[in-house]
Amino acid sequence: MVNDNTRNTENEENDMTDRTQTEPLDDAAGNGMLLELDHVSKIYGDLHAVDDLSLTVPRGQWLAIVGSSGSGKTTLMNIIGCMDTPTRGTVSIDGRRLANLGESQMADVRKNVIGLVFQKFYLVPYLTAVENVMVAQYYHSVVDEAEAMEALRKVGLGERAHHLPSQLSGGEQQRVCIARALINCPEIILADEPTGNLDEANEKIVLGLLRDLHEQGTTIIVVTHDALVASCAQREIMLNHGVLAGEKWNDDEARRRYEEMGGRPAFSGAHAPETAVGFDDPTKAAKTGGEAVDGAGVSAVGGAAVSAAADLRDEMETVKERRNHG
Ligand SMILES: Nc1ncnc2c1ncn2[C@@H]1O[C@H](COP(=O)(O)OP(=O)(O)OP(=O)(O)O)[C@@H](O)[C@H]1O
Repeated sequence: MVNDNTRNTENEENDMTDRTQTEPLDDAAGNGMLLELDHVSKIYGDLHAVDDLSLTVPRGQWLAIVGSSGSGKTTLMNIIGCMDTPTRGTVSIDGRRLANLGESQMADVRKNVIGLVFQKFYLVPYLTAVENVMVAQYYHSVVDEAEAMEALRKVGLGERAHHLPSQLSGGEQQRVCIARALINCPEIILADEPTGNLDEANEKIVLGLLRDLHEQGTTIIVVTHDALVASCAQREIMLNHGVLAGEKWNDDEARRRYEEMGGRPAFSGAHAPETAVGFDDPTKAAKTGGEAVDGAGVSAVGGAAVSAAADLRDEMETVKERRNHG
């Protein structure tokens, strides 16, 4: 799980910065970004689940979206995954502005560009593992059992292909979901708490699969409460009440490439309430199995900067130690 790049502390004072001071994104069409969110908000009545967020993600990047419960992670993922539309702002994938696409073009993006992996699996209970993978092919009008078997073999489940979900462990079910997400060779894997229900051994297997995909050039966006899972990503953004609370790079080389191609930090036009803070949120601490982490190098939007010099990586290791020993 450890990404050695995260051990580089040379730029630690830059790891988490208050992005509210940064200029918003320019219209970045044609700049090589696979995903572009421009001033995106999702508003329910008085509640801004996502609040004026701008973000670009280049092809091949591994991004983690972190934040405590209710911070807007799933809402944002649903918008990126074309399962929901923003109240304001625009989303573009591969230079195509989603609001301009017709129904069939949107369906095309959902089927061909995006692969979804959920914590709750959403496997069809009366279909076998291989049939569940073939469901994804079915939407493509090309059902090929040999291909579905190959996808299951890739996730180490060749021997379990004819079992029902109820006959598979949680980790195996999640691997079926990954095989299902892979079957159409998506450009982006969107994973919402992909290891949320798994024990440590299966968490490692799933993270290893995501790492393999990333090495093959797939863009990966993971929504997670878990600082350890997030640390596997090259870049993390933190949400707090729908607002960007911080941005952190775990891979200096990826950051350099991103900046060289004109990539800008994520940006929020709105400010989160002063009381809401990032990594020391008790909900998050509960989900990571440790105690609240103080001073983790996050800058709270609208508040004074928390010590940016804290080595977040070490904090994550501490949380892991606590989890392993208690
Ligand atoms: N359809 C909806 N109608 C009204 N409010 C909603 C709706 N969907 C989400 N919300 C609210 O938007 C906020 C963000 O929810 P979201 O599910 O995106 O958070 P989250 O960070 O994914 O939380 P968790 O980690 O607990 O899943 C929450 O306050 C939630 O209650």
